[in-house]
Amino acid sequence: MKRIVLLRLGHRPERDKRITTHVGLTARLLGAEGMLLASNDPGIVKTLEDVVSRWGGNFYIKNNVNYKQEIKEWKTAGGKVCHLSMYGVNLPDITDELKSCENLMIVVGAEKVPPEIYQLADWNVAVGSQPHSEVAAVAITLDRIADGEPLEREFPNAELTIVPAERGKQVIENYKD
Ligand SMILES: C[S@@+](CC[C@H](N)C(=O)[O-])C[C@H]1O[C@@H](n2cnc3c(N)ncnc32)[C@H](O)[C@@H]1O
Repeated sequence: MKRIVLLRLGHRPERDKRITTHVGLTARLLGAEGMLLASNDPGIVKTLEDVVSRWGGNFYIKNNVNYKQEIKEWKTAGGKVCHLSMYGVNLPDITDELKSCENLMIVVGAEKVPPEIYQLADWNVAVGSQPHSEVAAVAITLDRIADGEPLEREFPNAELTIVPAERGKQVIENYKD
């Protein structure tokens, strides 16, 4: 896998701030290069950019995108699109195919997604055929399709780095220009 980008649909600024933030944080942790937000919520961008500036890496957030345009451009450039939906084919049956894909856009909804997403996507993929959470769906998918161990990734240029410890908190404060 070369590139993974996450497209968040249906975010309602008055209701979904926390969960969309968690979708972004989870995508960042597990190897996505950035999140495209198909709603206008500059507050989400600021929250996630603050995390990136303190905790490192190059994760980006693009606010208020036109999802059809983003999908079109991604596919024109040769990328594939995986829409996460409990109605899709079950993830274990498609993991190898997703893993062999070079550039993957993962789409997650909040409220009901526009029906055309099912047609625009190359795959509609269920993380188990039961309703649950977009955060869990993103986490399990990215973990299953990862090359190597996604929990051992390093985040360059961090101001703060945690040293894993059996007890207590060990945090290194790194000098940044
Ligand atoms: C909380 S669900 C809301 C679903 C909404 N009620 C609907 O009917 O589309 C929000 C998002 O979580 C993801 N999701 C929830 N359960 C899932 C599952 N079992 N498999 C894959 N994605 C899931 C989907 O991307 C969905 O759009």
